[in-house]
Amino acid sequence: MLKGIGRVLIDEQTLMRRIDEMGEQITRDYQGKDLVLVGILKGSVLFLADLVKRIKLPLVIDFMAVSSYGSSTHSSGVVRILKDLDEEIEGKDVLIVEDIIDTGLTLNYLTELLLSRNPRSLKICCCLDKPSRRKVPVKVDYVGFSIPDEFVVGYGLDYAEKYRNLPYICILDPDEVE
Ligand SMILES: O=P(O)(O)OC[C@H]1O[C@H](OP(=O)(O)OP(=O)(O)O)[C@H](O)[C@@H]1O
Ligand code: HPA
Repeated sequence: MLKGIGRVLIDEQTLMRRIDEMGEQITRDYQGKDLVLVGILKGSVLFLADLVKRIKLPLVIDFMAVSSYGSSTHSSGVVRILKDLDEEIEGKDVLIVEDIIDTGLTLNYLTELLLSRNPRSLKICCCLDKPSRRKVPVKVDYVGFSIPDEFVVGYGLDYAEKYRNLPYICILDPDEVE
């Protein structure tokens, strides 16, 4: 691993095994549906890329970019849309794909917004969930791993835009980074 970040929380093999299971479950659940996966940039890209390879169904991939963080580690509580969907989702079976749910502010806002566009169904799939940090309720349909209240990086997750490329999830040691 890269030196001076912290300790590994979820290694690559464990991630891939769980994503295999999630892909199988989503494949079963979305038979005969009109599936649109909505990846939330930038954090979801690694998870989404691995997940879609394991969903054995015709599907559409779209992206939204939002910003919910004022600083690198603390939520400002403000969600801004930086890039909207390219596709119409009315009548579609939409599955939001996220890297992490922390306070829930981002997904609480996004679900309200996407529901107002009248999809046939709207569900949420996240790689990591930190339930102890929740400020607003969010119903999560598919969770990779429930994790403790630690700031994590890797597998799409950043600290100051770095470490997204690590193939595993690592707890950031604040003493180790500038
Ligand atoms: O539940 P919340 O407290 O709202 O936190 C979760 C959100 O925070 C992160 O995104 P961020 O805004 O850091 O953007 P990024 O995906 O580009 O890293 C993460 O990717 C989620 O979208
Ligand atoms: O633990 C985290 N790491 C990186 N980005 C995040 N956004 C919310 N929680 C986290």
